[in-house]
Amino acid sequence: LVSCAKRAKTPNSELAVCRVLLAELEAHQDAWPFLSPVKLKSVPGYRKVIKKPMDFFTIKEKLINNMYLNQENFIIDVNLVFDNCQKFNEDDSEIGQAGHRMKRFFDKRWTELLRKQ
Ligand SMILES: Cn1cc(C(=O)NCCN2CCCC2)ccc1=O
Repeated sequence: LVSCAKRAKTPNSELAVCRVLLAELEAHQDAWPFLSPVKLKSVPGYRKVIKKPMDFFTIKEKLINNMYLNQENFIIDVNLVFDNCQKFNEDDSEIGQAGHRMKRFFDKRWTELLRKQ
């Protein structure tokens, strides 16, 4: 039998990995600062300092509404969550520490999941 050519990766299989990864991020014990948009009215300075707010709930909505064409756009938004956190919070603050731990977890998991493909 002729070996079948490797099938092109369809975008939705790429996005399946994103859904798995997002579910793991949301379930992480340090996810609490990132589960929903920062309340701009109750966090002084946030609106001025952080030009592009992002959070896990917004990312989930974008996944559901097919607003990510590929993994790259998804990874850019996840990294935006962590970059915003590092910009606004001291490293030794509760939220700053949670952000560092979540970023380390994310970097490890998407390397594992993407290297497998
Ligand atoms: C990512 N980030 C989050 C906040 C924040 O206050 N999040 C709300 C946390 N809530 C407290 C009880 C439930 C969740 C502030 C600055 C910041 O950079």
